[in-house]
Amino acid sequence: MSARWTTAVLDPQITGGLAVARSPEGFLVDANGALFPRDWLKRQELDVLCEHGIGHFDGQPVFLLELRGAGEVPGCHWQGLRRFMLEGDFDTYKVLGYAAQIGTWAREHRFCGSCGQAMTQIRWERAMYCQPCDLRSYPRISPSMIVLITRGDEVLLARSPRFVTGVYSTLAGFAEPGESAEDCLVREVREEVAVEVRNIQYVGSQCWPFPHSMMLGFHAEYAGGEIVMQADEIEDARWFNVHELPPLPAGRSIARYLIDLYVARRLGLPEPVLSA
Ligand SMILES: NC(=O)C1=CN([C@@H]2O[C@H](COP(=O)(O)OP(=O)(O)OC[C@H]3O[C@@H](n4cnc5c(N)ncnc54)[C@H](O)[C@@H]3O)[C@@H](O)[C@H]2O)C=CC1
Ligand SMILES: [Mg+2]
Ligand SMILES: [Zn+2]
Repeated sequence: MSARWTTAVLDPQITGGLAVARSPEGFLVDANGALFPRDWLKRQELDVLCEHGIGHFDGQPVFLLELRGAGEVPGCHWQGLRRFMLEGDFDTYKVLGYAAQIGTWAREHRFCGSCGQAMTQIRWERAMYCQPCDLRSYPRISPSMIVLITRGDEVLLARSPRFVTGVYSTLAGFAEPGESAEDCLVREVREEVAVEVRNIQYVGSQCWPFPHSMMLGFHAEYAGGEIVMQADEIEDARWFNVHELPPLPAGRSIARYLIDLYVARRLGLPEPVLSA
């Protein structure tokens, strides 16, 4: 959470405040950014699927208009969340990251997963409700482990075929039912590079709204094994000396933080701060 932004469940019946509009093409933006006066935004001809009150920005209530499609609004364009993460100011990114997660959940929970009937929005908590089943569906959060494996002055970094050309990162993967965070980490490391780790140290966490991950970040020491790369998932994996690192992930990612933190500790430099 940032100092300017706090989440809250707000009743869409109240008037005024600010609003963001989200479509499958991203968020609506103009020269002033992605937060609009809500009354103005609601006068535009947007194809609104649902509306959720999501929190307060600088004390003002903020609402999300989740849209069926991206329409034309004069003087505005649509911009994806990733670009806000890479380039935008962090406070705005936090608002939009939260809005994106609520929007994804609202879009995907319009009908009851048990009986298939339409669900209704609860006003006092962030949940969709099916009355016949007495079932509540809350926003989905997917815990994911992310780990920097270290061996003295060396760190193990890998490339997925999805990465930007040249970039190497830490290993990551989603928790499965039945696993502890440590179980998941050990399994993912075995699956992706076939090495063993020891001395697993929790470092910190980060919300990663692409689309709903909760990243739990660790450092772990190499304990044995030769690198064997997982087909399809890992395009290349190797040890890099902390003095000769390849292009690394985006500055705000926890992947980057895990690397920068280890390098700083190894070289006796000031420790970086995690954007969270
Ligand atoms: N913030 C950061 O610094 C970083 C974040 N990440 C995020 O970590 C997450 C996991 O990383 P990956 O290596 O892609 O995961 P992964 O190694 O588990 O592989 C992805 C596969 O997991 C399965 N999957 C997809 N969604 C799932 C879910 N909700 N629960 C369980 N399994 C699921 C699918 O088969 C998918 O192909 C992703 O959301 C990724 O964006 C990854 C690296 C850096
Ligand atoms: Mg992975
Ligand atoms: Zn139901």
